[in-house]
Amino acid sequence: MTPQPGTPVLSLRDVGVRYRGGDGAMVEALAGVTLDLMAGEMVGIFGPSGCGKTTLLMAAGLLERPTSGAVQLAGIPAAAVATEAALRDFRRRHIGFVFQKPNLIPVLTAAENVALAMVIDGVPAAEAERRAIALLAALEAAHRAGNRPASLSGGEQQRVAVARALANDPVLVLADEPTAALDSRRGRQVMEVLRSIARERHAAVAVVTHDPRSIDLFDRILEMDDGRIVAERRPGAQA
Ligand SMILES: Nc1ncnc2c1ncn2[C@@H]1O[C@H](COP(=O)(O)OP(=O)(O)OP(=O)(O)O)[C@@H](O)[C@H]1O
Repeated sequence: MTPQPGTPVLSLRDVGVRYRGGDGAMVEALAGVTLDLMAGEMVGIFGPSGCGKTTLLMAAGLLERPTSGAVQLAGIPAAAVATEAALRDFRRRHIGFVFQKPNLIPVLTAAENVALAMVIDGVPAAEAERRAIALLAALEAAHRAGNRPASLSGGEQQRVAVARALANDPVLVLADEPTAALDSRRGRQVMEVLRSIARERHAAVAVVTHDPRSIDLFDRILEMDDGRIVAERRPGAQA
């Protein structure tokens, strides 16, 4: 599925997420968020700790069913994907996640970690490995393709995790603090790869970050507070 530039890949309508806190009281982690992420754009999500950034990504990534409101991905309402198994399949095909921790499979090499989702999707093993190594090369990690995660640095593991997130050519990429473990050069490199996915494949990319160093790469910046999007600005990134 190749989205048309400028059309919404992800739409949230008045999405709320409430959790029961440790003391039994309800926490309103997301309070009626309405948002469209367009094909080809990279959006940065900023805001203080606990304001709901991760919860927003979880709802957008169909990992958390909202308490209220509606989520639509690639024109399909998430509520229409009935079973957990169907939802898992839908996520695997359409969404790439980068979490704060790489969460690689320890017994697989870097290339195998990246290739796995492609193989599950029916890509022949040799082709999956070729694409995995090309993705790792774009992140300057191809020389580590044959190594297992335990022998990689934290930053190398994170770059493998980014390559894995991009393996299935997702229409939506959701990244939660992807550069937290990286020095500024590598952090910028990861952000540039994410942006090129938006530009070249017309994916929508949303990045939660506290890192102001790559602000110029975002098309839009959303500021969150108290479970809401409270401000939006365009830092003037050039295509
Ligand atoms: N599973 C959960 N159960 C109960 N409360 C939760 C749960 N997940 C998040 N919360 C609460 O929801 C609110 C939003 O949390 P969230 O993790 O989305 O914030 P955040 O902006 O990503 O924070 P940080 O920048 O510290 O990662 C917080 O008050 C948090 O304690």
